[in-house]
Amino acid sequence: MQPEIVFIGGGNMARAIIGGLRQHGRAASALAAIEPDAAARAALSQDFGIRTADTLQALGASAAAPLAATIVWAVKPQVLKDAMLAARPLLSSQQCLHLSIAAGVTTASMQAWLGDVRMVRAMPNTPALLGQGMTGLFAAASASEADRSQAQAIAEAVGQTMWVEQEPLLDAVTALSGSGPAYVFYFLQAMRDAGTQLGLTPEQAYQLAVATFAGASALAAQSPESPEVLRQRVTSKGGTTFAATQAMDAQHMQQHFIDAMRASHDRAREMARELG
Ligand SMILES: NC(=O)C1=CN([C@@H]2O[C@H](COP(=O)(O)OP(=O)(O)OC[C@H]3O[C@@H](n4cnc5c(N)ncnc54)[C@H](O)[C@@H]3O)[C@@H](O)[C@H]2O)C=CC1
Ligand SMILES: O=C(O)[C@@H]1CCC=N1
Repeated sequence: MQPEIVFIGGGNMARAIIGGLRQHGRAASALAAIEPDAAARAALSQDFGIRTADTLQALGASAAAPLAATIVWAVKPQVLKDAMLAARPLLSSQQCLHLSIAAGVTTASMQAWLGDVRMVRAMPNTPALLGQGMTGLFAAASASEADRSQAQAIAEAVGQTMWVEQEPLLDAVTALSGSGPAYVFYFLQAMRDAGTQLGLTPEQAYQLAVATFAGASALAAQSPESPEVLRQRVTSKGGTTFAATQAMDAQHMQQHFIDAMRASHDRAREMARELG
């Protein structure tokens, strides 16, 4: 039977999405993955029961027949061009939706490599592993309404979705929610290390930091109020929180944070130029 969705690349993000689709009731026979690494292939088959192969040819791809309704490109941006150029003769254009999760690489570049295919780009993040991801989506002009629905259904299997209508905004999504989990982990590291310097064990400090992030995020998600107001509720005049935020302001931490996110955004643009 022909699979509905073929993943090209079976690494971290592909595993998260495949896991989400399986949990949402998508049959194992509806999914397949191309993955050159034998251990990663075995893990995909064992964990999700899906068909895997090391090449498109081994999965039965040929120019004569469409391979699947949707191809999900889940390889690193640096190998995307070679993978697409190699696949082009085997994938009859216009017959399937191409969904790329690669950072930076534009639909124009990918259409130069694959032909004038129907294309959607997605930018997920690693909380997708728990079904708590946030995925930004952009549809090229070539994509139909049905393609948008299909891309959204795939992304919704691992969390929330947000469409942007201008492709460059996907680089902003990448800088915010795509790379964002790493910023949270960076903060957690700093809170753990600070707590340890203040006399707690690293384990105690880390537990307090993780619980605080989870609780504050849940509060922000539920509350109609702005983060500014939520912050005021924690901050007693002349108290401890004020001492901390004043020290952060003195170091211009918000501006440093904005600069850091701009660096992520600019790197996505640079990758598009380097790899396009
Ligand atoms: N890790 C993250 O937080 C996020 C990653 N992304 C994007 O997702 C994509 C995949 O990232 P990860 O899953 O983290 O990387 P990964 O390295 O875990 O997975 C990539 C997989 O592709 C396989 N591969 C290499 N060449 C191949 C080829 N020619 N054909 C088929 N498979 C091939 C590799 O063996 C590897 O298993 C990247 O383009 C990245 O920009 C997007 C959002 C978040
Ligand atoms: O670091 C990266 O390039 C990828 C894209 C967003 C998260 N990880």
